Order: sequence, then structure tokens, then C-alpha cells
Amino acid sequence: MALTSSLCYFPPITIHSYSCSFPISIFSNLRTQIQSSSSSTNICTQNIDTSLITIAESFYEDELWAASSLRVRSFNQFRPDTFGLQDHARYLAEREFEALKERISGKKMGFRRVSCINASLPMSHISTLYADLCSSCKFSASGEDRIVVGSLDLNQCLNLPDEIVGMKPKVSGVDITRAYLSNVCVASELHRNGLAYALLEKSKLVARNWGITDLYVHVAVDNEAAKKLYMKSGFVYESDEPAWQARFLDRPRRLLLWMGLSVT
Ligand SMILES: CC(=O)SCCNC(=O)CCNC(=O)[C@H](O)C(C)(C)COP(=O)(O)OP(=O)(O)OC[C@H]1O[C@@H](n2cnc3c(N)ncnc32)[C@H](O)[C@@H]1OP(=O)(O)O
Repeated sequence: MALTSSLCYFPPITIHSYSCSFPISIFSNLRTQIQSSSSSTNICTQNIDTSLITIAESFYEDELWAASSLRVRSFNQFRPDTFGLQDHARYLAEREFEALKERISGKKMGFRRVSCINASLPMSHISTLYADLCSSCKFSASGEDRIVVGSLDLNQCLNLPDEIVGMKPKVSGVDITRAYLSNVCVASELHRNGLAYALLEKSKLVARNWGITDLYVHVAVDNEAAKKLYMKSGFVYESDEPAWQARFLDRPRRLLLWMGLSVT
């Protein structure tokens, strides 16, 4: 959806985060698309007032659905003329939605806890020109229609399936103090407004509160936008995936980035 910034009006942004304190397992439905997706295409550079961003946690299903839809539209490059496109996107969103609920409910083995952190803003303040964003990423909170415009997961666990394993902390006690970020995305209409950076800052706060000392993220080697985002946020290179493994998994090679957190 290519729109010029002169046609857009952007209001205060709100960031919501979902979290739970149960063991949890991450789904892997979108991982391939997620980390191989290049975000170098910026559709709109409209400025927004990030000082008005707020942060909240929720378990509401309609917001999880909106976040799932945002992930599908962010990590897939659909051709508009594809037959059955809407049905396919809905199918992917349903898979993501179910997997997201499962992670948050703590039903999978190997994961201590997951928080899904979302950025949202009131629908009344989004340009009607963004019809697709409004229709697919809408949810209601306290009688107000809102749009999820950014999302990520924070996963407290030792490793993610099919991913390079972080090496820190070297000694792991009973409590897992390692976490990974995943599913980091922002609506293309709002790229380059500092939303992803704000989501990362929130995730660091949540991680510190959980007692996380070592935060990791995987990123495809060709995803320049995401690599710059993580570097700006304080992540540094730790290791990279062997080429054979990426070939075996039929995806772009990943880097593993690390950040140390001081626990509050
Ligand atoms: C673990 C994972 O999930 S990896 C997958 C990452 N997600 C994706 O690839 C999905 C598609 N891409 C996106 O959703 C977005 O482009 C994101 C999440 C990568 C960035 O979201 P945005 O809200 O646009 O980023 P934000 O505005 O916070 O930018 C912060 C910094 O990231 C870097 N950055 C972000 N986008 C770009 C870009 N297109 N080109 C170069 N640098 C970029 C810049 O350093 C930027 O700081 P600056 O604006 O001061 O230069």
C-alpha cells in the first residue's frame, strides 16, 4: 500500500504488551518468513509523536488476533493479484493466532515465559486510506477501536527451535536468565518512526523484571534494517549460523546477536 506522507495523520501511539508467567513454548509458524524478511522498503515516513507512546499488558484475544494479522502482513510479501490472497492470509493469521495463544498459555515444553508486546493506536486517528491495516489489525479495548501497528515476542528459554543457541550466561542455574526476541515487526505504513526501537526498549524493561541477564535475537544476514535496528538498540554479534544449516533449513543464514542486561 503505497501512500504519500502528506495524506496521513498520525496520532499518539500506545504500546501494549502481553505476558504471562507460565512455562511457554514458542511457535515456529512464521519464523522463516520473519527472519528472512527484508524490511528495506519504506512505504511511509510520516512522523509520529513517540512521546505519547504508552505501554500495557493484555491477554485479550482480539488484540492477539490483530497482532497475528500484523505479523502475517509484515513477514509475507503477497502479490496483490494472487488468487485467494485474503483466504490465504487469513489462514496464516489463524495459525499464528493459535500458536501465539498456545505460547502465552504456557502449554509448550522448554519455555519458561513469553510476553507479546504490541504497539497500538486509536483507529479514529488512522487515515482511512490505510484500509487494509485498519481492517486486518483492529481490536477493541475499553470500548475503543484500536490498531496494532507493532509487535514482538519476548521468550524466556534456553533456545528456540532450529536456531543458534546463545552461550550466555555460561552457568545456568535453576532459573533461566536467558531470553530471545522474536516476531519483531512494525506496520509498513509506519516504518522509521522509532516504533520498533520503542518496542525493544519495552522488551528490555520486561526482561529485566523477569531477571533476564542475557537477551538474544536472531536476524537474517540480509535484513539490513533489522540488523541496524538491533545494533542501535545495543545488541552485538555473538555467532552466526553455518551455511550448511541454513541450506538444510532452506532459509537465509542467521546471525545471533546478544545484549547483556543489568537486572533491577
Ligand atoms: C527476530 C526478528 O524478528 S528479525 C525480523 C525483523 N522484522 C522484519 O524484518 C519485519 C519487517 N520489517 C519491519 O517490520 C521493520 O522494518 C523493522 C521492525 C525492522 C524496523 O521497524 P521501524 O519501526 O521502522 O524501526 P525504527 O523506526 O524503530 O528504527 C530504529 C532504527 O533501526 C534502523 N532501521 C530501521 N529501518 C531501517 C531501514 N529500512 N534501513 C536502515 N536502517 C533502518 C535505523 O538504525 C533506525 O534508527 P534511525 O531511524 O535513527 O536511523
